[in-house]
Amino acid sequence: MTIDTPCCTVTPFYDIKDTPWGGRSCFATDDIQKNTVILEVNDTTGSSIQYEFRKEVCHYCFKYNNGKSMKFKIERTDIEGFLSEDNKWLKSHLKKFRGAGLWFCSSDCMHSYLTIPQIIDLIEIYEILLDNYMNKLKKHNPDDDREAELNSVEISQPIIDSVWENIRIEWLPLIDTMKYTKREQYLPIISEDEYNWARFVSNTLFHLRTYNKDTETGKSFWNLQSNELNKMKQFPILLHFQQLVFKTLYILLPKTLRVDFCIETFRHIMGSEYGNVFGIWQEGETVDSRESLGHWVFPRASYFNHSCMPNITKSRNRNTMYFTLNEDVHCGDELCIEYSGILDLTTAKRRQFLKENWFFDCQCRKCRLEIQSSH
Ligand SMILES: C[S@@+](CC[C@H](N)C(=O)[O-])C[C@H]1O[C@@H](n2cnc3c(N)ncnc32)[C@H](O)[C@@H]1O
Repeated sequence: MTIDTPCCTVTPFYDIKDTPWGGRSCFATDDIQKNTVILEVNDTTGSSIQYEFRKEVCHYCFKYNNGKSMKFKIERTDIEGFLSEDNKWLKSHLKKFRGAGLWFCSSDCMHSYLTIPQIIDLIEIYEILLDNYMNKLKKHNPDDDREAELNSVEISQPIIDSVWENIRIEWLPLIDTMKYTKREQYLPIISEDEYNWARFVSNTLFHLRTYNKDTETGKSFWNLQSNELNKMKQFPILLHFQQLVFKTLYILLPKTLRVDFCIETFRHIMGSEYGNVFGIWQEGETVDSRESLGHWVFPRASYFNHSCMPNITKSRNRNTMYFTLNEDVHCGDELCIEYSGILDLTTAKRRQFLKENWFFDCQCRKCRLEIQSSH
């Protein structure tokens, strides 16, 4: 994937430009006053709630009620009227509908979710994945005994590329020639994490139908930087894990979502998630005590670099994120957020954290000054 710059016009408040220190970054196009909201986004291309919080977080507004289960689940009767000819699997499994692994805080949120155009296609794949996961839950997962082995494989770009090339030339043609019933025998047993990632990728495929390459959100998404190699070098097991998620989706995705599904799209969804994702945090709590409920991708907001002295504060209200200036800025100033709630750490610890978790040597103004003054 080539990275272009500038990728698109996200807002009149800033331009996205190349920097010598940290890829592309955002620069104010004018003097702008403190407290100005320079970006407001609710156009996520993919979101996921952590498995352990799946019943405790509203899948529409992301409300979390201190560990209490959400009361509203979709029933068969709520979706019957939405089914089309394309939702063959869901039609034939409607009697056993489990609720697609979705919980809501109110009937308003549930009904707002159901009015998202063609949401039935996403509900269908969620239900298929849930059904597959539950049916295999009691089977032994061979990967449970192989974690150390899978985490010790060597990782390099040619190795990653050749694994995917093998899937392309051997596994895909094998599956493509089989009848659907036979393909099921090739479904891998997946873990809770892999199930959750399969949901995240499905969610992204669903949103990318709306945010196609002609939209600002779509353009921003396809231009996101991928951190596939860095992340896999740190966690080699991810190479295996991604193959299982890909194979599961390749076999299970219904027609409605499989049109644009291919190895390249899958790798970009996963690779750009590492390093561009925002946490969905519990609202109203301090940085130290809030729960991390899940994560989501807002491509238009993914061009802010990190600074240890950020001039933007991030916040969330329901399913919208706001980026607000916390100081006056001048035309040409770099506009930065902070990535991980680490501002209280010492320079060395902050930089180590960013290196290990975000794979970069922080070149922000504060780090540069602190390093210079320590010499
Ligand atoms: C969310 S993206 C930000 C946009 C990115 N610069 C780009 O061109 O796509 C995060 C990546 O930007 C770079 N980055 C962000 N903040 C940085 C900093 N303070 N110093 C160096 N690189 C930084 C790192 O490569 C990081 O993985």
